[in-house]
Amino acid sequence: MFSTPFLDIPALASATGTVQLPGSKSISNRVLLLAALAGGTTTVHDLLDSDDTRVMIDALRALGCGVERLSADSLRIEGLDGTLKQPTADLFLGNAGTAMRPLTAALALLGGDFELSGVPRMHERPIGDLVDALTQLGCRIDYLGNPGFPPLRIHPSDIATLSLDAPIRVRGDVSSQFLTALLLALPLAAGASGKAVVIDVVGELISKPYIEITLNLLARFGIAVQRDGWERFTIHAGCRYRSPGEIHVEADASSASYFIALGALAAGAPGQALRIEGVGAGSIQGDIRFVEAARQMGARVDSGANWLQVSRDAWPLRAIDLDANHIPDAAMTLAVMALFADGPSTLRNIASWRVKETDRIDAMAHELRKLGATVETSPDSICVHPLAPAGWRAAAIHTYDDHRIAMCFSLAAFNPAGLPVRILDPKCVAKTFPDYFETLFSVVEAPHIPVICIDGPTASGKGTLAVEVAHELGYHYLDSGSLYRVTGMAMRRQGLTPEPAHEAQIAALAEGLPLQFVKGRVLLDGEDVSDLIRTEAAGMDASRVSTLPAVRRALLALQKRFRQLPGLVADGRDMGTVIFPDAPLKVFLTASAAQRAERRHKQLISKGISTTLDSLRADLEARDARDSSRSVAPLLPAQDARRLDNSALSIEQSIDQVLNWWQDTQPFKPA
Ligand SMILES: Nc1ncnc2c1ncn2[C@@H]1O[C@H](COP(=O)(O)OP(=O)(O)O)[C@@H](O)[C@H]1O
Ligand SMILES: Nc1ccn([C@@H]2O[C@H](COP(=O)(O)OP(=O)(O)O)[C@@H](O)[C@H]2O)c(=O)n1
Repeated sequence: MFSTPFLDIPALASATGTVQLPGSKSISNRVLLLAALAGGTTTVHDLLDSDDTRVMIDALRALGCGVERLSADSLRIEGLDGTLKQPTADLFLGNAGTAMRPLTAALALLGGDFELSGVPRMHERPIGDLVDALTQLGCRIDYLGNPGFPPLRIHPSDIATLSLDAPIRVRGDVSSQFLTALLLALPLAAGASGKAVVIDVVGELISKPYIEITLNLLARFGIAVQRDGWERFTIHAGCRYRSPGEIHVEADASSASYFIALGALAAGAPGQALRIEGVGAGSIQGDIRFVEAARQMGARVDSGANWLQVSRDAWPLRAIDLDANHIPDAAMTLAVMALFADGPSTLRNIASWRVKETDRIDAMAHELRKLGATVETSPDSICVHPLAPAGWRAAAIHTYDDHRIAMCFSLAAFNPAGLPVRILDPKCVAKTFPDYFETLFSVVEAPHIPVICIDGPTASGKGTLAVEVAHELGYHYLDSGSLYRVTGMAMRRQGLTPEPAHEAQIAALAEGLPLQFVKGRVLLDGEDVSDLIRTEAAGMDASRVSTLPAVRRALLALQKRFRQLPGLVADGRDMGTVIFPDAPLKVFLTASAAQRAERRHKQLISKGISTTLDSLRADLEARDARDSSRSVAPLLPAQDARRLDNSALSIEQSIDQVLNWWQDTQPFKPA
């Protein structure tokens, strides 16, 4: 996951390969609650691991439910079977509507004393219609803040005294989650009372496909619900949740929408499609119908029961005018696709966008306008005009702590103007798809992946600076010196010396180095050699092997392979002159020899390596001389390099300077 303040996505061109999507949020949280309400043990496979599922799991644990993690995406749940082990708890539910609403209903019926709260935005998301429905039954719920909104206090009630004779009325036109919450929880009442429970929906029910997911999963847990149109739902008398034992969660169809759009936008080679695994034509999720909308706009989509394959067909995309009530979440993706269409596209009947993680109609309009688009909105619709190539602007997209805004705006990186897109607070995707950007980067290609080169003499602070700059930007890091150091070590282990006579053998070793970089450690054939290669002797060997032209050639391709999305910071001697001559920012870092010797001295002493200042200074000057005078790739500033003498600068000042220079090369205005 990218936890950086922003993530710059360079202009993207094509997409191919396969993505495996994480589990559906809607299914995961429903299954978790049903497994907790049921008797017996349920093993849940392919569960989504995200913020919203984590708050649900934490809440269930707080209620005394046994939850055992079997792997990153599977859990074993020991159901409560109608009896709370912890009848009092304060539950923090983040911004997860799929936890807040159903838990409110379930806890109101289970009897106990609970406080339910969330992040500030959760306290602005309505819940009054659900509380009203539960109050009709005889449940006791207080608002602790604004009436109609969380936080809530739930008081104990006796399920035997609930008034179940008249139908329970609930509004369906604000959020379908109110009805889902009642459907998931009221089997408790129907079971305990031996009476059928009838729910009547008041107003036009929105987001019906989410109700279908609820009914489908209830059936998997042994609860049959009779549905009369979309107005009346009857839960049978005496019903009981029964664990299915094992249950698999489908991949998230809403998350699939970004990759379906990607396939439609990316100019892949003929016959090359993007494959999406884990969700397909057999999905029970309503958002799978995004496929129809994408086809309407010109995507070519083939499908099997649990896979999709997508490629670009019509180009530009065809404008669309769609009642998107059935796919409210995935429809946000259409609003970004609309930028690439042949006319204005309108999405209608999406008033629910206004009460989601943020007011999504206003937020989408505001951010689309930043890209240069003309956008019109109404209380329940949005109309997006396409952008001509010259109309695109580079924008820093504000994401409103809304995962879907972050994900759908990443698609703007396919703009024909070749502009990057800046996504602010990219970690908001953790709500449903923590590895979204990594997954995106694994299937797209960018014509120009940015590189920041930091070259300079030994101990000038290149590594320190490069690691921090990479960290701030979420970029990869190449410590090119370590490649020479490892080559030197491999050479010694083969009984060779850094002489021209052994050049071909050392180059052959360098070519096939079984090298891995894992979490900042350097592994040679699986052995962690990070510390071994840091000694001054290893540095001296590195300096010597690096003068051999065949060794330098052998390491060329390996170094270039580090240039991966979203970008790279490379530190060394010839990053800017030889390896990445087209890098948009090259820094030549220097400090006085005395300063550098002192820094290295301190560094080695702190690692417990004993040495003297004089010998270090002599070593360092010898290395400087060899690096600068060798015939191949000598240590020289690139012509377009910016020089930074950090003798009098702190590490932080150097980092700020380089980040400011980087910002100057970018088309974004500071956020
Ligand atoms: N601007 C700076 N001011 C003071 N010390 C620094 C500065 N930059 C780096 N250092 C310190 O100097 C030492 C050598 O830095 P390093 O990044 O290993 O250099 P290089 O990669 O150029 O050989 C480290 O201990 C580091 O903390
Ligand atoms: N791009 C590079 C990086 C390192 N090197 C050589 O490899 C040696 C070790 O690199 P390093 O970056 O780990 O060295 P320090 O700067 O940390 O001393 C240097 O002394 C250089 O001679 C090189 O020739 N070209």
